[in-house]
Amino acid sequence: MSTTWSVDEHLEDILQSVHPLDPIELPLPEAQGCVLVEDVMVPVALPPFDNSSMDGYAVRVADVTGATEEYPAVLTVIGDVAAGSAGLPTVGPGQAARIMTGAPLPPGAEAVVPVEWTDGGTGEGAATGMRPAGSAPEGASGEVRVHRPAEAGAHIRPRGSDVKAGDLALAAGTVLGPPQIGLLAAIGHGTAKVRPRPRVVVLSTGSELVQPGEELTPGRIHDSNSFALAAAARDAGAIAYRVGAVTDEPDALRATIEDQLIRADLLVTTGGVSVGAYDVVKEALSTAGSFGEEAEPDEAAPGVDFRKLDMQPGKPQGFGAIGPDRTPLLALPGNPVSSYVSFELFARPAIRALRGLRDVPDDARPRLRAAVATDRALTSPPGKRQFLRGTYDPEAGTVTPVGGAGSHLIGALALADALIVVPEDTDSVEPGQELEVILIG
Ligand SMILES: Nc1nc2c(c(=O)[nH]1)N[C@H]1C(S)=C(S)[C@@H](COP(=O)(O)OP(=O)(O)OC[C@H]3O[C@@H](n4cnc5c(N)ncnc54)[C@H](O)[C@@H]3O)O[C@H]1N2
Ligand code: MOO
Repeated sequence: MSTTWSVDEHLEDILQSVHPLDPIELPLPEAQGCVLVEDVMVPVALPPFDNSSMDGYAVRVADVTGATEEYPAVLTVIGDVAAGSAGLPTVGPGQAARIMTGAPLPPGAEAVVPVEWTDGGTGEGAATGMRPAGSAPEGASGEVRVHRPAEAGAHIRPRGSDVKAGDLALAAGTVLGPPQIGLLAAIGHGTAKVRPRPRVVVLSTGSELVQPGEELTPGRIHDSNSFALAAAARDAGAIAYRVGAVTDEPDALRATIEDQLIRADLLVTTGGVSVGAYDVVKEALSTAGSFGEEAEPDEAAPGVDFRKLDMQPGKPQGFGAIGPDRTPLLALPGNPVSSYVSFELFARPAIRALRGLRDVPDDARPRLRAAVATDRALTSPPGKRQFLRGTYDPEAGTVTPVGGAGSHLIGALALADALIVVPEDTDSVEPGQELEVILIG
C-alpha cells in the first residue's frame, strides 16, 4: 500500500508517542527553561522582617512631627543598623539609629527618614549621603538634625509585603525563566523539581560530507545539516549532541546509532531517506529489532516507518522508536532546506513535548497571516503543503518570498525569518494574497 501522509497526520503520529521526560531535582542554574512539575509554596515570608527601603535614620514619629529645615528635630544617634545586623539598639524618645537599606527596623522605631531629609549628623545643611562608617568623626553617634516629618511606616518594607508564608510561589507547569529562578532562590530553594532538557543527538549521513574547515575534494560538500539542526535543537530548549557525518554504510550507521542511544532522548538523522541506491538511513533502520527492541503486545511495532508526506520541501520522512527504551527517532531528508523545515515542523514540537510543553503555545514561533508581496503569481504543487521562505514586515503586514522553492537554497534560508504556508488546495498564489506565516526567528 502506498499512501501519503499529511503534515498534520505525521505530526500527530509523532506527538502521540513522544511523552514528557520524567522529572528530576535540578540545581537552580540547570533548571532554567525547564517546566516545574510541582507547586512550590512560600516557606517563610518575604521580606522576613520589617526593613528599611532607604539609607537614613530610624526614628519615632512623635520626635519628628512638625520638623523643618529651619526648626529641625534634633535627635541623639544611638548607633548603626546595617543590612545583616543581628543585635539591634532600641530607639527611645529623642533618639535615632542610623539605618541602611535592607537593615532590620530596630525596636522602638516607627519610620525611616532618608539621609537627604537630615543634616547627616554634620550640623550643616541637607546631607547628600552618609559618611562611611570607618571615617571620623563617627556618624553613628552624636546628633542628627531631621528636616522633615515622617508618617508611621514611612520607608519601611513590612515583613510579608512581598510574599507570605503559605502562599503559592510558583504553580506546577511554570516555565522557569530568570525571575522565577530568582524567586525560588529568594525563598531558599537551591533546587527545583522539573522536567529536564531533552538530550537530542543530531546525526548527518552521506559519504559526500566533509566537516567545515576541512578541504573539499571533487564531488564533496560540507556538512551543514548537523550544525544547523544541533543549533535548532538548542534553540528549542534541548541539550544537543552533534555527531559528525556518518558514511552511507548501514553497518557504520547502525553502530553509531547504537553508541549514541545511551545519551539520547531523541535522535534526529538527516539524509538517506529517499529512494536512491545509497539511502542508508532507510536501509539501516527499516528493520524492526535492529537495536534489540522487542515487540510488546498492544504496542505499535518497534522500528522506523518511512513515509511520504504531502509536503514540499520535506517529502520523505521517517519516524519511529528504537532501542530498549524506545527512543524516538526522526529521520529527516538530506536537502538542507528540507531538513531545516522538517525540524521546525516535527522535531521542535517533539522536543517541546519531551519538555512537557506540548500544550503551551510556542511563543518563539508565532503564526499569523500576512499578504504575500510578489510581482507575479507563484505556483505551488497541488495537493502539497508548501513552505516557502520569506521575510516578514510587521509594519506592512506583508511577507516577501526569498529565493525559490528549491530545497538546496541555504543562502536564501539564511536571509529568511518566516515560513510562508501555501495550503494543499492552493496551486497558485496571487500578489497580495493572504497566507499563514510562521515566524522562525
Ligand atoms: N527519484 C527520486 N529522487 C528523489 C526523490 C524522489 O521522490 N524520487 N525525493 C527527493 C526529495 S524531495 C528529497 S528531500 C531528497 C531526500 O534525499 P535524502 O534524504 O535521501 O538525502 P540525500 O540523498 O542524502 O541528500 C540530498 C541532498 O542533500 C545534501 N545533503 C545531505 N546531507 C547533507 C548535510 N548534512 N549537509 C549539507 N547537505 C547535505 C546531499 O548532498 C544531496 O544534495 O531526495 C530527492 N530525490
Ligand atoms: O521534499 Mo524534498 O524535501 O522537496 O526536497
